[in-house]
Amino acid sequence: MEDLSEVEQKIVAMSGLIQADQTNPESFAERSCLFYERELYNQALEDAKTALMYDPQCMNALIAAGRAALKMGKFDQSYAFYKDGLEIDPKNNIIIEDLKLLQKNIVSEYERKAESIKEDSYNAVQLCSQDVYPGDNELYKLEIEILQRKYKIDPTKAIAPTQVDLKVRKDAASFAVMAFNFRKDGMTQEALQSIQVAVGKDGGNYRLIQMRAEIWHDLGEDINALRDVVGIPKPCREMNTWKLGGKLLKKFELPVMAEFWYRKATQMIPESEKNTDLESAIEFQKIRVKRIYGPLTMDFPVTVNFTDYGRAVFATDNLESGEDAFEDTPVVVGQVLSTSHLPGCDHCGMSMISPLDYFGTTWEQLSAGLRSFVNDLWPEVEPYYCSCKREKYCSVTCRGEAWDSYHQIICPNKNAASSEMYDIIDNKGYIKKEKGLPIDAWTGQYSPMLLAKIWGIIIAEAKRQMKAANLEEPTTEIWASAKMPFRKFISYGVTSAVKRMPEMYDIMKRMFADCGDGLKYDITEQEFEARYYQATCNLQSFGSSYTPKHRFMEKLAKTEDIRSLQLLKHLDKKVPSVLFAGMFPLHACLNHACDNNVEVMEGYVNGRPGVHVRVKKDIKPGDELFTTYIDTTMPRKLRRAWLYKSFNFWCNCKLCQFEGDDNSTCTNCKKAAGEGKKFLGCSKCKRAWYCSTKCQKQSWVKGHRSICSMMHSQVHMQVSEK
Ligand SMILES: C[S@@+](CC[C@H](N)C(=O)[O-])C[C@H]1O[C@@H](n2cnc3c(N)ncnc32)[C@H](O)[C@@H]1O
Repeated sequence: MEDLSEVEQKIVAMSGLIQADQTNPESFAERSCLFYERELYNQALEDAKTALMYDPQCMNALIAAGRAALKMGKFDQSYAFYKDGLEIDPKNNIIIEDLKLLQKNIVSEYERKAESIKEDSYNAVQLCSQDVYPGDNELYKLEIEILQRKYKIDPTKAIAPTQVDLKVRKDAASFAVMAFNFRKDGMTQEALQSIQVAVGKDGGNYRLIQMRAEIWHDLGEDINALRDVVGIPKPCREMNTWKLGGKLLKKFELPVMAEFWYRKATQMIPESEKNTDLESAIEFQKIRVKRIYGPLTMDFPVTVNFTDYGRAVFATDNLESGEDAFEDTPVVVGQVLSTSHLPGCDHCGMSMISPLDYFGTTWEQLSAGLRSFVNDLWPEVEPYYCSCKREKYCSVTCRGEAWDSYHQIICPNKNAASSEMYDIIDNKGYIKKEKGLPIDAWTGQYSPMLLAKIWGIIIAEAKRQMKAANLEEPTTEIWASAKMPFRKFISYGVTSAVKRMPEMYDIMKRMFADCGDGLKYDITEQEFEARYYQATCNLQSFGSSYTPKHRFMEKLAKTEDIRSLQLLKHLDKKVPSVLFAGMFPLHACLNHACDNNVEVMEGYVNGRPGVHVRVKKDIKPGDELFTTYIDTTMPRKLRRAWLYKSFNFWCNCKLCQFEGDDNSTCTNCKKAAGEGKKFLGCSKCKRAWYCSTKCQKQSWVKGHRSICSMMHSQVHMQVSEK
């Protein structure tokens, strides 16, 4: 012991205590502080997390975890711990001071990055693929039939080329020039007459047909225009032919053909204009978004459209503050690591908290009579386990659904590598080593289970279709169809997840290398990155709004047992939140604004936990719905830094435009106050500073008035990259 410093001696002593009692949260919290003092932040965080596993409300552990995570640059995690602490004790001065330090750290990182990063590094349209969707071939044939029957246009028959002598061709061309000039001067009828003469002379000249189609279109004679463009044989169609065809087919509500035509138009854009001529690519996405999201929005007063920021949700009706704009169910869920010690259904996310989870340390203090009274009224929460014992469900139905949808692929009974992933989840993201430091194998706040489930769902579905079709292996079409549910989610990230989490990548790769029935699935680095960022960009945390405690209270209200009075004083504790993260297809189309007009609430959808998107401020038809991805109570600089760090965009919403960063710059004209000087701030919100009354008035009229007294939103957790 002599060679050890005082702190090290204390660590050894505390480790002895922990050895004797491995479930005491305070000992872990104390050792975490000692590790912190010794600058061993990884171990400090590990101990604090272990303490929280035994007592999620242990204040010392929450602070220790927040501090260690901050030192390790894990700002989101650090913030999440401090926030949990503030929920327990909103006036805790240590946390308040630590949060200021956290803000400073984030802002300084942001300032460093902001210098080198262009504001427009993200291009929505280039992120969205134009792949053919499974089943589109059949739909395409159907649309051809509609064209033939309803509009008497046969796209399978092209206009034959004609052989005319040079003189006639020249003659036709001079009429075409006349048509061109008439059209330019807005004399469309005259243009039509001239081009008709031209086509009459040289009927197989596709340039003339193209021109006539455009003139028909100018005149609103769209069926004639379409007949002309589809009559031009495919190899002779120019970029403008494809564009016009796409536009007309969209109008006639033949989306699969319209996509086909816009895809061709996009492919013909010269390389040098690919980044600037985005019209066809945008039109393509608008059509695709309409056909994919149409069915999802059918029952709600909203629609999805494609904008500069990708998909976005718009109101189709007046929406009043307080009402639900829409609700959504997840396509995949995974329990958030920080609450993984609490029981929730691994399939649907239902809370299964027991009396012990709710009452915590008070449980032992209740008399045996009271405990049995509670037990009698508490709803049945005994989980249904898979035989692997690593997944638990709220019902036999959920167990069956989970098996069919993904667990058959990743059940540790059949998949050895899968056990390693479950161990990492149990250890809150770490691989424990017998000797040496634990490895931080998973750097997301959400569970790696989410990624595993995505692949599990895809592979189980591909297998199902393969067997139904009596095939030895899935076809490309089958794979595409199995991947369909996940194509709705954007994926964008700039740092390498594989490099940050090589161990996790290796485990996932091994998990799916052999999926049974001779099926192999190679998770390439590229696919790992894509799926990781798909989850990161789109996840939403949610939980049961109606828990066993709520059901217990309902029963309690009906009983006349005298013991209910004795219990009362123990019933005002907050219900522990069993948090899940989920990918919700319609909700994932909501863009962010710090002056958001909707908020995401926990709620039941079809009897299972889901999300309700609630209107915060009145919304008019045609307005975009914006949620918030972050706490909007944070100052501007911090919000923007946070959004860039986690979601790769610089926010430019009204709040960001009409709030300033500090008193050294005029929020309106951006003039600097100069050495040692400060500008006066808005007396109401204290978030904007002006060099003059004139600037203050200007800013008020331009937009400050709409955000000055705004109610801020607090999201309880943003699942993002650390
Ligand atoms: C959950 S998605 C929202 C829907 C998305 N527009 C799409 O097409 O799928 C989150 C992503 O949308 C983009 N986004 C959301 N709000 C934005 C904003 N205010 N400015 C720029 N991009 C934004 C970012 O790329 C972000 O990672």
